[in-house]
Amino acid sequence: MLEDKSQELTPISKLGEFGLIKHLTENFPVVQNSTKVSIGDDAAVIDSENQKVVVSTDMLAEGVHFNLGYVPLKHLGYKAVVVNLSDIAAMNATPTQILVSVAVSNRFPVEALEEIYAGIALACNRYKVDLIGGDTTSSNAGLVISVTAIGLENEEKIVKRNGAKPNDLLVVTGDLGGAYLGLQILEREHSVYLANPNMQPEMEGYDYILERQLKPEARTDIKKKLEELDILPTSMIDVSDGLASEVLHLSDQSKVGFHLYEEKIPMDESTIHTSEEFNLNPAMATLNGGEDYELLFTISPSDFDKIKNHPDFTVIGHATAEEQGNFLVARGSNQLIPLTAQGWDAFLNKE
Ligand SMILES: Nc1ncnc2c1ncn2[C@@H]1O[C@H](COP(=O)(O)OP(=O)(O)O)[C@@H](O)[C@H]1O
Ligand SMILES: Cc1ncc(C[n+]2csc(CCOP(=O)(O)OP(=O)(O)O)c2C)c(N)n1
Ligand SMILES: [Mg+2]
Repeated sequence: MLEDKSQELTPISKLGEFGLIKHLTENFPVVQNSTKVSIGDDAAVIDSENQKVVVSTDMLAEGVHFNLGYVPLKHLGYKAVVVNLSDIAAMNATPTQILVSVAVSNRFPVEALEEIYAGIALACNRYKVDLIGGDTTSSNAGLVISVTAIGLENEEKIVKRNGAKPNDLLVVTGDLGGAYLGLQILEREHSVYLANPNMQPEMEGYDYILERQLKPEARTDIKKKLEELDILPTSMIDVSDGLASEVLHLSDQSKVGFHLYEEKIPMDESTIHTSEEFNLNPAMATLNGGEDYELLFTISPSDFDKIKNHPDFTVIGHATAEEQGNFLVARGSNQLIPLTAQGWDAFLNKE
């Protein structure tokens, strides 16, 4: 990587902007029929036929969203794509194309960008999406990667944040809190390394949570699973900022309240163990940690039997009338704790 002095590194100036773009994007195949014009023209062209076009964009900034002290560039490229595909999955749509924009300082050699694009290519291949364009510019400060994701879906299948009704069940996929604890491990080992570069990082036993932080996946598989069960969620959102924040978004848009049961929140064993190691309440990691990229949705109570024993889904609460407000039902005591947490916020986190 960057520190590897044995390898000759190529300055970006050697290729120039156009040479760089060509070099980075030449090995991206077009696999979607809807992609009519891809990289190389003034704009890309998509043929959506009878489907609606679903579009979302998210930006990752060095120092705010990632720290290059411990995040490998290939993982960064992969994650930048995945977090955007997650937003398309949260609309119950299928992602088909992405655009990628990077602002990069000329302290980066071409090889660093190759690493980022290797991660992007991996994600494109894994999720069968086409890279159809983007923008490349220089930056005097940190690295910024912005991805726009496009998906196509039949209008009646698209699920928004605003359809939850009182008594609907609140359901989440997978398990939560892992990505936050993975980040705590990376931060801890990075500060140990900065204090003494000869110390070996202690990463053993943390594989699952490190993967949740460094190589998250988008739940594009859920759409098909729900279709097989003949369930169309009434509202849906992905868990990027933390469960509390996302529940409040559904509440806000759907004009309902929620009761969220702490004891029902799914967590992996390693998330619980690592929380204990850091003297943290694991439920707090799920509520405010973020970056789990699971899907949170509501379903009609009449659909309960269809999902009650499904390994991918956990019912964690239910919607109430809006006037009742949003509460966490505490483990054991059944005490109602107002759900006020706002989850992870890029502007609040910098104190
Ligand atoms: N700078 C901006 N200009 C216009 N719209 C924005 C901007 N930032 C966010 N949005 C819009 O606000 C909404 C919420 O954004 P955000 O909280 O980032 O959602 P998500 O967590 O799904 O990425 C989205 O519809 C998004 O497109
Ligand atoms: C250095 C560093 N700081 C903080 C985090 C944690 N973090 C980064 S992004 C994020 C949540 C999602 O980010 P946001 O920009 O809010 O995305 P959106 O909700 O728009 O999808 C979190 C919790 C991290 N992974 N690395
Ligand atoms: Mg966003």
